Amino acid sequence: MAKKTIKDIDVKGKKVFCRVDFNVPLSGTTVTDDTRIRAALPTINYLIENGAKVILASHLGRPTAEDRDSFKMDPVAKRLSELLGKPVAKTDEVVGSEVDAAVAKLNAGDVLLLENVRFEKGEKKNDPALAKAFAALADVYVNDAFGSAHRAHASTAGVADYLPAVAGFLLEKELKILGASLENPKHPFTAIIGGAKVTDKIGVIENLLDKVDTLIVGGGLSYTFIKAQGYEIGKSLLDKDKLDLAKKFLELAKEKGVNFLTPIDTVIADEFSETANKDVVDIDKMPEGWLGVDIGPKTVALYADAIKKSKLVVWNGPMGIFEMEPYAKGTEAVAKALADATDATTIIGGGDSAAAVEKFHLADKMTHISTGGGASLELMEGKVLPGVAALDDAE
Ligand SMILES: Nc1ncnc2c1ncn2[C@@H]1O[C@H](COP(=O)(O)OP(=O)(O)OP(=O)(O)O)[C@@H](O)[C@H]1O
Ligand SMILES: O=C(O)[C@H](O)COP(=O)(O)O
Repeated sequence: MAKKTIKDIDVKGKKVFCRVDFNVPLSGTTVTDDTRIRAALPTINYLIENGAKVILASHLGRPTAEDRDSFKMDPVAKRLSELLGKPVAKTDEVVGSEVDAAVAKLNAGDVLLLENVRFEKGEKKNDPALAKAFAALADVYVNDAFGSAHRAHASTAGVADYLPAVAGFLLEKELKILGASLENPKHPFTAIIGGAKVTDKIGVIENLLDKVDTLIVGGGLSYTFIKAQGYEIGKSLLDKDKLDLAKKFLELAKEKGVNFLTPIDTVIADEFSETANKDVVDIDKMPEGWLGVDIGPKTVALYADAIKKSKLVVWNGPMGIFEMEPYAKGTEAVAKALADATDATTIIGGGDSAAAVEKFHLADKMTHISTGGGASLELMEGKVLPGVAALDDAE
């Protein structure tokens, strides 16, 4: 990576504003998956051991003006303190006099976590006033938030304009591993895109058509592609506005000789619930009023066969509503197929796919599990991540 890292600077006695991605799942006030917090520990411990005054900043979820309480960073501060084995101070503000006072109190090796940066309107707008306010807190900026590096926000990009700006160990490691696999991908290269965010991921699919040999879609977003092929999809997730685009991509795939695989059968349920009536049908036989909740067994076999023939597999997004046990089989089968593909490089692109792989105890069978969902997809598309671009170039 042609960017400076924390190894290139002296942090002793310095106030370091370190952006991390602590956007972790919560159940009430408990962190249910601390992978992202643990992934940032090498950088945080390095800063502590080298005598920095550590100011950590992150977003958590997508808070609204009406709902902030469920997005406060307190549960994260508690878990971080347990993992570090030392106190972590936490402010209720993102910037302002309370934060200034807390920073003034820091001694070398102390750690402070700011409140959710998305509580400030300027964060997502990359408002220079907020970026300057962050910069005023510190002497150095460290970005270790790989999972948010595709966002050009005040704490991920803007602040870098006003301070020496370097990468943390996690950001460096993710770029190195993903970069090495994706810049000159091994072939056959298979990408598996699932999950629910049709709008976020449809653009990714277009860009991937130029890179992959096989493109597999599953999960909620696959029903838009199934509908685009002329089949009825009942109450399944559908992004109507994207139907024409989905049709175009299916055509484009043919032109480019990409093997574009969509489900050929599906598990259906009569309502969005774990206890609903369920059935398995071929894709041309979806009854009205039911919704697709998982890929079916024939689809599993088709996808597993494609995975088996691949040398590089990148997976982002579950194949069904895997949080509900009756609809987790397709996601588990795809995770197993990746685990069995021992000749292939297997990369899990963050978010729910990473949680799924953990849940099925297959994490150690994967080549790399990225802490970034959207960020790893954008990297895979060949995009420059704003959070990386903003950092100082290595000499
Ligand atoms: N058939 C389906 N219908 C509705 N929701 C689905 C279906 N299949 C999967 N999902 C849901 O999709 C969600 C995950 O989607 P999402 O696009 O956020 O994936 P992700 O892996 O977390 O990606 P990212 O890290 O980029 O956010 C899960 O909560 C899952 O229940
Ligand atoms: O979970 C993620 O992908 C990152 O933390 C970014 O979150 P966002 O999609 O809300 O910007």
